[in-house]
Amino acid sequence: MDEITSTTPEDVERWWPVPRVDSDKYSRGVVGLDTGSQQYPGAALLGCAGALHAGAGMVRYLGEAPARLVLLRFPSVVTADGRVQAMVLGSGWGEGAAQARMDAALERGVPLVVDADALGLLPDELPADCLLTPHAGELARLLGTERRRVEAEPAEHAREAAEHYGATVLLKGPTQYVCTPEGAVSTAVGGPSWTAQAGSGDVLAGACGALLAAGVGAERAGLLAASLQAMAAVAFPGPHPPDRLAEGFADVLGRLFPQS
Ligand SMILES: NC(=O)C1=CN([C@@H]2O[C@H](COP(=O)(O)OP(=O)(O)OC[C@H]3O[C@@H](n4cnc5c(N)ncnc54)[C@H](O)[C@@H]3O)[C@@H](O)[C@H]2O)[C@@H](O)CC1
Ligand SMILES: Nc1ncnc2c1ncn2[C@@H]1O[C@H](COP(=O)(O)OP(=O)(O)O)[C@@H](O)[C@H]1O
Repeated sequence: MDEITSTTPEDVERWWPVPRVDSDKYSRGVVGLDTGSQQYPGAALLGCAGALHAGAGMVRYLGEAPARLVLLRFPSVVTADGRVQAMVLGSGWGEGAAQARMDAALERGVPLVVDADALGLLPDELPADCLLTPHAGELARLLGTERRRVEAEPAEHAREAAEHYGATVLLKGPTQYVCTPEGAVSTAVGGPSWTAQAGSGDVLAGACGALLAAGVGAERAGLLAASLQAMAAVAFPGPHPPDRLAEGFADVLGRLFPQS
């Protein structure tokens, strides 16, 4: 295995897509979320929390959870269909995982964050700049191996999947690895294990989508989103539920960019 590059908070400060004086909601990036279902409506809310608090210009919620639930919690979310610069798929699809949902997203031709249940529906060819966000169990399923093998050699397995699918892979867990299809491997900024809680991954997928929609490449989008979540967990220690921790993203970014 070649060298593994560690991301630092200074990298986050250098790479983050800070809005410019002439930015508007469209130039900052519109992210579409086809996440959640009747079975897992919470995943829809968690993804919206991640995308909004990572600074998406606009979030369109296009999934199968009741729109009313999303709007009651996040009134700025738009539930009408329309143009997007990136899509987040798969979190909380559960038994509602359907090829039609994957195909509809692929037709948009924009970069995708492929999470959770959508990972089982990957096509032979993905659009450019896609980011797959498996945990160790999902990566094991993708590669036809066992979770313990992925956990024993996480970077190697993430790299194998990135090469096989021609997409960047963000492997979630205690250390978060980002591997490009060309074989570069980096780790995100680390954080406390309080983040290991159901729903953290759904928030993370939303944050990744906001960054892809802002025009950040898949590798940096994965590193930035995972690092931001860890930095928020460092800044606000303790067992904050993942949607509440997402509210801390704004504080972390506000401290990094006090003049913006
Ligand atoms: N609030 C929500 O709506 C949430 C929805 N989520 C969605 O839930 C679905 C399933 O996600 P998973 O990551 O769990 O799916 P996985 O299929 O990857 O994980 C399930 C695995 O965990 C094992 N398992 C289940 N309960 C266990 C227990 N109590 N102790 C030990 N092992 C146990 C099962 O045997 C199975 O192997 C996805 O659609 C995901 O996006 C999760 O992201 C959590 C939050
Ligand atoms: N030991 C750990 N320390 C810190 N963060 C962790 C640890 N284990 C998992 N995480 C975080 O928890 C999340 C796990 O994602 P995932 O299993 O997909 O959760 P879910 O599907 O329940 O939302 C990731 O975002 C990762 O950052």
